[in-house]
Amino acid sequence: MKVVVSIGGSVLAPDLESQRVRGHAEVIESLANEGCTIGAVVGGGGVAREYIGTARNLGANEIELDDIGIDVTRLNARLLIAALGEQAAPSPAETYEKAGTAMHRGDIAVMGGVMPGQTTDAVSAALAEYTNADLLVYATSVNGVFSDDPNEVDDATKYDELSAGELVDIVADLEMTAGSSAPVDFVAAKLIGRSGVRTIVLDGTEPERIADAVLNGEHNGTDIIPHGTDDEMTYWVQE
Ligand SMILES: Nc1ncnc2c1ncn2[C@@H]1O[C@H](COP(=O)(O)OP(=O)(O)O)[C@@H](O)[C@H]1O
Ligand SMILES: O=c1ccn([C@@H]2O[C@H](COP(=O)(O)OP(=O)(O)O)[C@@H](O)[C@H]2O)c(=O)[nH]1
Repeated sequence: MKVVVSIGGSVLAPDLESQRVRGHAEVIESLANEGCTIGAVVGGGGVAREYIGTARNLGANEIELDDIGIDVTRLNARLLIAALGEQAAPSPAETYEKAGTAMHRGDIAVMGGVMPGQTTDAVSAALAEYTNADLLVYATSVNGVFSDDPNEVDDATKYDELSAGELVDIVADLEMTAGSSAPVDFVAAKLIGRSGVRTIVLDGTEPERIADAVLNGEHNGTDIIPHGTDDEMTYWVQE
């Protein structure tokens, strides 16, 4: 099975704690040892946001800030590569082609960001589409996609299942400035709808949950049904 795992910076590197990175590397290795071909995409986390905040105060524009964010995602990718050792391609892939080639020869490919105007959520969805992945897993800091930001709105409700179109509607109004937060960004939601890749958004703060979802199909997050219709949504609401 070919799997792209998107590890949010908030999950992998809210700080620079090595044990947390090691835990994620161990889970990715365990998936590879079970026969999965893996592409891992790593976000920027708190460190990226600190750099972006400082550079914004210094007058950098949003594209310049995105480029700073990309640099930090690639640094975080290097941390994951360090923890993975020889099973990983030795440097973060800067193109989908390089990541796909690494996966094709059996290495674990690790990517950070690739271009301004998006986040690593979109990189993950594009890598999944490029490699015809069977599964795309977003490991983020909340337990799926909610009706509103659960860290801001107390009665936000979690969706067990969403169509890709419904996901697009939910994330369309979220901010797209450098360093902003979204469970899955807008570009990613559109790409998921286009590619039809099976997608799960889950809480990855305990990395074993990623393995459970991939190997056993067990998770408490949100399933994104790529070609789902509004009828499916109605069905979910009525249940
Ligand atoms: N509708 C929503 N559902 C879930 N999370 C949301 C929603 N809207 C905003 N968020 C916020 O998005 C955050 C995840 O984004 P981010 O911090 O960028 O994560 P990651 O590092 O995993 O990419 C959550 O912690 C939550 O506060
Ligand atoms: O392809 C990319 C990936 C990342 N970023 C920038 O880098 C920041 C950090 O990346 P991401 O949001 O994926 O990190 P996370 O939310 O997972 O911490 C983003 O907010 C963007 O500003 C970008 O411009 N293009």
